[in-house]
Amino acid sequence: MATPSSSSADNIIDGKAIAETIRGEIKEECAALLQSSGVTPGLAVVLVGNRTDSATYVRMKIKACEEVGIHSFKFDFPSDVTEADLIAKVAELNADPAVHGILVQLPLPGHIHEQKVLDTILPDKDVDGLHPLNLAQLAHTNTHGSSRKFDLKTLPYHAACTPQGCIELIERSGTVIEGKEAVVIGRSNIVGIPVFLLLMQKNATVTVIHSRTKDASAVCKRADIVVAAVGRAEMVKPDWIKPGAVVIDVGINSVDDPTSKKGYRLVGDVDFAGCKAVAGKITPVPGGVGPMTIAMLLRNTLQGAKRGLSGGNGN
Ligand SMILES: Nc1nc(=O)c2c([nH]1)NC[C@@H]1CN(c3ccc(C(=O)N[C@@H](CCC(=O)O)C(=O)O)cc3)C=[N+]21
Repeated sequence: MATPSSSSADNIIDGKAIAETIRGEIKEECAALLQSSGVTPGLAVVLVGNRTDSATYVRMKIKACEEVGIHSFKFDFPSDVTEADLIAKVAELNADPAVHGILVQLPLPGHIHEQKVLDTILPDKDVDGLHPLNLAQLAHTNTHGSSRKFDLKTLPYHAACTPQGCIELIERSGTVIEGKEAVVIGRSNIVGIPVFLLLMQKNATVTVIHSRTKDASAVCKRADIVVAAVGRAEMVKPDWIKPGAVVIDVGINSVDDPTSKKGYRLVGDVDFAGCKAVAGKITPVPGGVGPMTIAMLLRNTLQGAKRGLSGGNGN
């Protein structure tokens, strides 16, 4: 089957290719860092239980680290691990100078309070950007009315990976965000809210659609830029999209498909085939936002290592 991302002559944003370009940039920066300071960035990955999807994602992250020259340290725990044991591991990694980034793969088993574990990660090592202080920093940054530019590559804190990936996809596929009307569908702490904040920092006019929004389709249709992050398979239909709009699909939903070998296939939050005919540009699933999430994780880890050296913002 031809993957959507393999075609370039149309309006599909190729997240795989853009992520590859960014990984190349990071690889060069890692080599330069090693040369100039002898430091290799280190990422610790904590995996709990035996979910196959989590194991796959963790494997992809570790492989991506290897390819760019980031050390990775993997820690496996059984699904009945106690919250106290996990928190003790995080504390140990917080104190380890070879570890610049800590990632606790989500979701965690039900008996563990996820946010409590995430809150234990030192914000400077929280390369996922999921600590409340990092989200707060993103909200609190104010470069407006100053000559400073809001630059993702040199933020003095960690912004969440998937949201950063969305912004890079929009910009690197040739869309200027400033002044645009943007709509974010979904208000999660992990994606919707940080995407809203990032688009606002980039000077878009942003509206957030959620479960209580009246006439979501009409609101969405105003948007020059749509970011869908609700976790509902193919919810966004062609009549939600303004002709020419840029559509970024964050959803990863598994739907039954007896014609597929695995018995299921992955679809986004956007009706891809339908919306592709209306949109100016659109990301596929897979091959869109997913690969960018990993590229941004690498970038945050590198940036964390640089920041640790300078005691400042990594530059
Ligand atoms: N602490 C934490 N941080 C995360 O960043 C995190 C997490 N937990 N839990 C799960 C989600 C999911 N996630 C993805 C990463 C890459 C792809 C990706 O590269 N996907 C490929 C396809 C992969 C496939 O074939 O299944 C694509 O979309 O083209 C997808 C999803 C990171 N997550």
